[in-house]
Amino acid sequence: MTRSSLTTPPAGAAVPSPEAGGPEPGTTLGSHYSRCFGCGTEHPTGLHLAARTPDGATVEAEFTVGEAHQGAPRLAHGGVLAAAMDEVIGMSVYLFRKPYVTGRLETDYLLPVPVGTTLHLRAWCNGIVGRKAYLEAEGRIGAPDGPVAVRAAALFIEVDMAHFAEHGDVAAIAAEHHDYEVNP
Ligand SMILES: CCCCCCCCCCCCCC(=O)SCCNC(=O)CCNC(=O)[C@H](O)C(C)(C)COP(=O)(O)OP(=O)(O)OC[C@H]1O[C@@H](n2cnc3c(N)ncnc32)[C@H](O)[C@@H]1OP(=O)(O)O
Repeated sequence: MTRSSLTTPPAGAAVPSPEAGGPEPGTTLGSHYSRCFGCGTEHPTGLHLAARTPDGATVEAEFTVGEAHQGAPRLAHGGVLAAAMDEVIGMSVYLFRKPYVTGRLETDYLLPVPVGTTLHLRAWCNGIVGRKAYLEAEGRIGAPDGPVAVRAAALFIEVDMAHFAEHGDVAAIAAEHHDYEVNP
C-alpha cells in the first residue's frame, strides 16, 4: 500500500485486543443506518454491504458492482470503490464501540473492476493513538484470495455523540435496530 505519513501509525501504536468488549468472533454486523449509502438495506442504489467479523478484530463484506456504480462504461467508478473502502473501514473501527468518522482516506486502484464483479472486502486496524485510529482495507476480485483490485489506508477520528446530534440526525440512527450498542 502506498500511503502517506498521515495514515501510518506511529511507532508503538497499540491495536486494541478483540477481548476489549467488541463483538464476538463470527458476529454479523448490522447496518448502522437503513439509508446509509454503504450499508443501508433501504438505499435503492447503495453498496448494501452486509459485514461480519470473523475474529472480533477484522471485518469482511462483499460488494457486487452494479449498473448504478459505473464510471466508464461497464467499469466501476473509482469514487464508488473508495466509498466501499470507507464503509468497510468504518465498520472495522465500529468494533471498538466508539463513534469514529473518516478524517483521511487514501486509495490505490490496482485493477479495473467490471460491472457484475463481486469484490471481497476486508478491513483491519493497525493501531490507535488517542482519538486517532489507523486503518487499512483491501478489495479482492471474485474470491477472498483473488487478485487485489483496491487498497486503502485511512485515519479515522473518534468523535462523541454530539458530533452526530449537532451536524446530523442522531435520533434517526438511534431509532433503528443495532446488533450491539455503540456506547453501552
Ligand atoms: C447513533 C449511532 C452513531 C454512530 C454512527 C456510526 C457512523 C459510522 C459511519 C460509517 C461511514 C464511513 C465513515 C464516514 O464516511 S464518516 C463521514 C465523513 N467524515 C466526516 O464527515 C468528518 C468531517 N470532519 C470532521 O468532522 C472533523 O474534521 C473531525 C471530527 C474529523 C476532526 O475535528 P476535531 O475538531 O474533532 O479534531 P481536530 O481537528 O482537533 O483533530 C484531532 C486530531 O486528528 C488530526 N486530524 C483530523 N483530521 C485530519 C486529517 N484529515 N488528516 C490528518 N490528521 C487529521 C488532527 O491533526 C488532530 O491531531 P493531533 O493534533 O491531536 O495530533
